[in-house]
Amino acid sequence: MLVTGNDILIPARAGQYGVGSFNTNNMEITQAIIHTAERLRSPVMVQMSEGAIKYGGQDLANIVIDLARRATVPVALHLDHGSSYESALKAIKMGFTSVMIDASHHGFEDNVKETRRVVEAAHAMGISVESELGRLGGIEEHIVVDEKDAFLTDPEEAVQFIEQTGTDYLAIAIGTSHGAFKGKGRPYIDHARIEKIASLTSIPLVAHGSSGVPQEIVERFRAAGGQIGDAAGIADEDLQRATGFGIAKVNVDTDLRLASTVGIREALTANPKEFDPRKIFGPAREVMSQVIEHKMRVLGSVGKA
Ligand SMILES: O=C(COP(=O)(O)O)N(O)CCCCO
Ligand code: NA
Ligand SMILES: [Zn+2]
Repeated sequence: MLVTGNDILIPARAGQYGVGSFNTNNMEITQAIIHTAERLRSPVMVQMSEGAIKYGGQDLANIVIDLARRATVPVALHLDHGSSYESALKAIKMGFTSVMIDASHHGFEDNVKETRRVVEAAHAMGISVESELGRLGGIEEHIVVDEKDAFLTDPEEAVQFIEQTGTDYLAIAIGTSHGAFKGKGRPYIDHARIEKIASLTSIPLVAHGSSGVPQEIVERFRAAGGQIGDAAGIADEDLQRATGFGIAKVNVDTDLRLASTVGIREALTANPKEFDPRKIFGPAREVMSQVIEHKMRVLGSVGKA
């Protein structure tokens, strides 16, 4: 069934498990996400970035909304990294049931102002809101934040920000970063900071940049002709530890990008004569389902629907 982000995340924080929020850009990715959630009896969030909305528009949103409505587990459609009040409202008009307003590149006051505006409008329409305080390292889609400027979330500021904005859930910067290159070897996750923020707050917390970049997938990617440097993602045990301390929404995009590309490259290299799109995109769905299943088991959301 199609629900809001709060319907999924409030129980997740209370139950100390994480729920994957997976980015989609087409039908096969959406099917892999929602069918795997149903098979494992797991709640799930499907998210679209502004780039995905540009790419698939209402057509793609309608695919998500229809699958979500017919799903036998709770599914929310979430706007990922909404960059403005207008963008958030447009997503709500498109049928999104959860929106992020990412004003984290502003100073505290402007972030509060922008976030509060979206919260008031979204709440008037029964939609729940994610906001962000602190900046991830890595590339935030439209913003390049290099390491020295990336700053982690201050626990006291987080308390103030939540009080002043009414945000429903909060993305915090705790050492993760977007993309396939999260650090040399095991990326540093500031668990003390997560635990401090969790002890001072009661709303669901969000971890961006939470792809694990499984080495097995990276090796298959290279073996099937893909080129990638030494890729690294967040360790399963770091994610598991974080879900015990307030992290309830866990954003995953890169793992699906790698998995779908592995499926497609393997299909094409295995049979150069193939040109039936179902034989090319079908395998992508398979590999993505495996990766999604692993993530749901790591987060502890299996059987929670
Ligand atoms: O936090 C994430 C995903 O992080 P990851 O790149 O670890 O999958 N997102 O918000 C997805 C969009 C960012 C570009 O991928
Ligand atoms: Na988001
Ligand atoms: Zn993100």
